[in-house]
Amino acid sequence: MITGMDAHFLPISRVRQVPSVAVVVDVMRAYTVAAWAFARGAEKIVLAESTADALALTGRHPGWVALKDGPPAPGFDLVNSPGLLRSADLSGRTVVQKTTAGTVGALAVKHAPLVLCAGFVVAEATARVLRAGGYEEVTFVVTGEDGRADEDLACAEYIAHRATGPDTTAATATGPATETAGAPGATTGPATDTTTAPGSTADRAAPYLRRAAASRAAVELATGIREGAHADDVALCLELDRFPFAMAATLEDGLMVLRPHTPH
Ligand SMILES: O=C(O)[C@H](CS(=O)(=O)O)OP(=O)(O)O
Ligand SMILES: [Mg+2]
Repeated sequence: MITGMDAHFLPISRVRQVPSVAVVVDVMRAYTVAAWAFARGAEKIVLAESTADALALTGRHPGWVALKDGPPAPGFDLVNSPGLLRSADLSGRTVVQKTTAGTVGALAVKHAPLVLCAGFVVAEATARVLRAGGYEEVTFVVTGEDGRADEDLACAEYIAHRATGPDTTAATATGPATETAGAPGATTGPATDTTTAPGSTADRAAPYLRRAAASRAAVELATGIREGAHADDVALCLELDRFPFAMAATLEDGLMVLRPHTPH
């Protein structure tokens, strides 16, 4: 347990120094989508600087798969929707992802020694990495709406809360959950006990999830204002600890590459 963790919550626009540890939070939807991509077999995700860069990368690597937010677009194979992605077979594939907020947030801290990307679906696994590292200072990059997106702020605060509390999970994280091809929604199960008994993980998470469910992003996704969406997107973004792995991004040959990550 880290009792003295100093947590900073910053919008992307206020990231001016290189943090020692960064947790980049995008619940709706970039890092929920990224977690689903790994669950569907993706080997790695390259976080692209722009749509032009994403298309240039897939042009140079014909086997790579391009994904962006918004409506379906020429040259892009996937949209930024967990509901649409959960039935894709991405076995062994490299995904190039470009979104409005999430990928931009990770690129803003690309020189940090440790960059974790997170949403509620990997909250406990992310907190576990922070607990295991015993970090004294952690910068949470709240990506949406210049730091005001309540789904992202709530998730960041929840992960910080979990990181400084006891590890109450029974699960052993051994790597990405594998979705059964052709059976969307069937996974190896949540990483934590999410029963609603008083004091349980779900009980503690409930106020944070309620804030996220009432956020502007949730409302816009539910009412069809945001394009490239599936009716299940909000519910999928609010699934606590759906996956047992965290996600870490590192610079590889000048590219910011996201991979599943578990603490040792
Ligand atoms: O796809 C999303 O939900 C958003 C884009 S927008 O806010 O709907 O225009 O991107 P993200 O970077 O995942 O927040
Ligand atoms: Mg977002």
